[in-house]
Amino acid sequence: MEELWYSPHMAAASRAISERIPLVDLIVELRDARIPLSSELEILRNYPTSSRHIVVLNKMDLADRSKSQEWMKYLRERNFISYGVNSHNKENIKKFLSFIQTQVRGLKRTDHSSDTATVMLVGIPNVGKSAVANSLHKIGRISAAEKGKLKHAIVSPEPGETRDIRSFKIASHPNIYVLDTPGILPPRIPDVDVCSKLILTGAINDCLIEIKELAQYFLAIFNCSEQYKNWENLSTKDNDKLFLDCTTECLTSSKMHMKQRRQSPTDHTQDCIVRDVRRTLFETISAFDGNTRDEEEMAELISRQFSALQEAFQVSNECQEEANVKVAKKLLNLFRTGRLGHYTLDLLPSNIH
Ligand SMILES: Nc1nc2c(ncn2[C@@H]2O[C@H](COP(=O)(O)OP(=O)(O)OP(=O)(O)O)[C@@H](O)[C@H]2O)c(=O)[nH]1
Repeated sequence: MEELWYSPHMAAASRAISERIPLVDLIVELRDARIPLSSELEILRNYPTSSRHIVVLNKMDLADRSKSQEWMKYLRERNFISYGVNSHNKENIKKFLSFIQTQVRGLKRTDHSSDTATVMLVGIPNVGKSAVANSLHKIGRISAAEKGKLKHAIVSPEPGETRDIRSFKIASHPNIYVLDTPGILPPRIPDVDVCSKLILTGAINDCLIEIKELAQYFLAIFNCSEQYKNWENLSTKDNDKLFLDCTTECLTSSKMHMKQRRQSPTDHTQDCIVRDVRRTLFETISAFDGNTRDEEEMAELISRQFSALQEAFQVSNECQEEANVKVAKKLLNLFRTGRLGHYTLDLLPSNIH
């Protein structure tokens, strides 16, 4: 694919970030833990490894835990300082903040230039730079017991939300400021597979391709993974029992919900739908006796899954094309929020044949 995402704004941001790279104390390159290689920042690819450059895998909660460990090991073996984080987890961020402080103190021991350090967060769109900046700022201010208004970077599931470089204070003694920057991508991504992964994980806006194709791409990955085996307990031949179980669970949950006023009224219906979707995926794969390595047979399985998922998502039957789009959107939403399991989509280079 070419240039569809590369706006003049992204070009300007790329230049501004490149100009600042030599000026900041620490460069924290955020990557998506689900795609540790495909989310590499191109402008840093040929940058010599140094103690000023840290590769951070964010969204660890969405990735396969053991594969993330392998990726971190792989990066360390290539002399990168690497770190894994889930920016929504306070404890994770606390540890990450003290890790940054240690790195900064290490740098300041050799370079006595000033008592203030600047850490620049860089990365492709939607990897969580603003979420990390906000969390570090919040935790840093609390532990320093500093007064004053908290600043807030806009966090959004849509890529390209951050438009300017902004600074957030995250620590005192020494003072550390973190720079949140706009997400950047190269103008061309020749590898179609990399491009598909970037769209699937949300770095590139999915309106640039057919949403149904993207969901099919996800299903192909899912069908080759072992994830469905975790949902065996959801399957039962006695569908009435399952229906009753689910309905009872929904009713019980609804009663509990009455007591929990802060919870969204749709949460429990959502839980039942997620459960139905998992069961449907388990049953469609289990009932499939074809070969998932054969393209046509895989396409046949995916087509069956689309029909079965329409029911699981409770999508009405009016227009088939519209129904497919709705199913695709709902399925991708579940994948992106981690409710269909944990995936690391990039293979370690040693596993690529
Ligand atoms: N599950 C999970 N979601 C995360 C994590 N960090 C960020 N997100 C979500 O990812 C989406 C993108 O986060 P942002 O902080 O806006 O990403 P960004 O890199 O600043 O995005 P751009 O402005 O496009 O450069 C939001 O929906 C966040 O809530 C994480 O560690 N785990």
